Amino acid sequence: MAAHGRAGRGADAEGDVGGHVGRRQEGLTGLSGADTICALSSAPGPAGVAVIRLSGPACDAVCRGLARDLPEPRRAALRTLRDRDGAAIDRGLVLRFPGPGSFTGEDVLELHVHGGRAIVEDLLAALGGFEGLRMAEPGEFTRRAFVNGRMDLTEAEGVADLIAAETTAQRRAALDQAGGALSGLYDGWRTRLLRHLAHLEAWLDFPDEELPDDVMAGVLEDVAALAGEIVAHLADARRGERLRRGLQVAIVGPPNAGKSTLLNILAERDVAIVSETPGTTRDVLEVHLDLGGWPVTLIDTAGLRETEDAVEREGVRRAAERMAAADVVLALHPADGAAGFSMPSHETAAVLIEAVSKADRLAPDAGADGRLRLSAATGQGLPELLERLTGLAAELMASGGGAAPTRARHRAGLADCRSALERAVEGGPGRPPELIAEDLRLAMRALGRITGAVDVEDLLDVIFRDFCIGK
Ligand SMILES: Nc1nc2c(ncn2[C@@H]2O[C@H](COP(=O)(O)OP(=O)(O)OP(=O)(O)O)[C@@H](O)[C@H]2O)c(=O)[nH]1
Ligand SMILES: [K+]
Ligand SMILES: [Mg+2]
Repeated sequence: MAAHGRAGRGADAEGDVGGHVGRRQEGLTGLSGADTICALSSAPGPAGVAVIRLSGPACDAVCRGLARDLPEPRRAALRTLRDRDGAAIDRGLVLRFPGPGSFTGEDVLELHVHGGRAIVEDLLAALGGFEGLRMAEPGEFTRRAFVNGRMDLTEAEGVADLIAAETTAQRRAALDQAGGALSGLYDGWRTRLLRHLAHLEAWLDFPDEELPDDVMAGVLEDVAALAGEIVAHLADARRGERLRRGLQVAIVGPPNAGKSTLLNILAERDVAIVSETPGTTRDVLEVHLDLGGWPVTLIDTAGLRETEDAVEREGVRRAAERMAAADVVLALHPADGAAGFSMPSHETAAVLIEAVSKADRLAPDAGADGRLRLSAATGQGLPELLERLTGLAAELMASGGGAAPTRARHRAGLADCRSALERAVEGGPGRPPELIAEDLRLAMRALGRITGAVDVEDLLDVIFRDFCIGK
């Protein structure tokens, strides 16, 4: 079937919306084919083990050349790997995964060797001597898996997220997405639309027959229901995206409020410069925390004040920018600071936590106006703060059940689909069926762009660029 946009109408051309596995997306990239790619797929050593991975038609020739043998598929075989002159490079495990039942859909070869730098370097040098072999681009293994129909785009993105996952909640969501949670949902919706479209097309092929009103009404009823499901799914979108990038918590306040000190304490390391000079922090600093499995990014910012210093002013501008984009704003009011610092008003949907910092300087009988009392000096209030943040993280990132979209491009595709469905329904059953069919086709196309079933060549570079080399 064609992977590209198609001009002709007819449900059949959309074909095969169900399983994408095993479907080759012909002519999509020109990447698949002649070249065999190789890369160090484990992190650079020294390490106990390094894995070098190859994909492409030259795998068997390389295996014979290096190991002087072609071991049984999918069985680890211990072999001495030799360079062209027969000198041993290392002993290691050789694993063959013949295509198409491999990760990429092509012949794949894995070499598990000792993770020493010289071993990896000499092995890659030896690989360079084989015909048709070259180093892989970032994400090229996964891109080939997509092009060869082994996974769809959302699953490929799930693989990237899995590698990037820093916390348990991120890992779980990524594993679900890599396992097809989103593609199952979107393919299901596409199939549902395809069925309606096929129905309409069948009538359109016989222009002499009238399409009974109740048939069209039934179609439109389900299309409206689907639009509702997409609205509900979109309502969850921010959670998925938030979970991917971590809850953004901006620490703000006047100079010397103790923002950087608090960041260092929560990070348990010396990330930011602390001093008694007001205006110390100018750049935005970030640390990643794992709070009960939830990813939280703490952001230290420049103290908010009017200033003549151009560099500090830029720092204040950046602080305001991050504050506006944050999920949570932690505003520090220092106990020893000028009374009456008030948060600059800004447009943000962020949750605001107001706290008195340097609470150890507070007179024993002083009130805190219901604000959280924090002291980096005594540790007062820190457990409560962490508990608040963990609770907010769970509240703002836990999915309301089922998989949530994790990228802006998912959201955009879903919004396009939804508009097309709403257009289809709007005119009622009396509208010409050709026009309704066209709206359904556009809706399917919008879903297809998310999963990569149609018309996505322009997206691929952007999506796979974010992968590391060797994946
Ligand atoms: N007593 C007391 N002093 C603190 C506390 N936290 C920070 N300080 C002191 O307050 C001063 C300013 O701390 P910083 O962490 O640099 O404050 P900041 O808000 O990052 O300041 P700028 O980056 O200049 O805006 C330093 O001398 C800290 O040692 C605290 O909880 N109690
Ligand atoms: K300071
Ligand atoms: Mg600071």
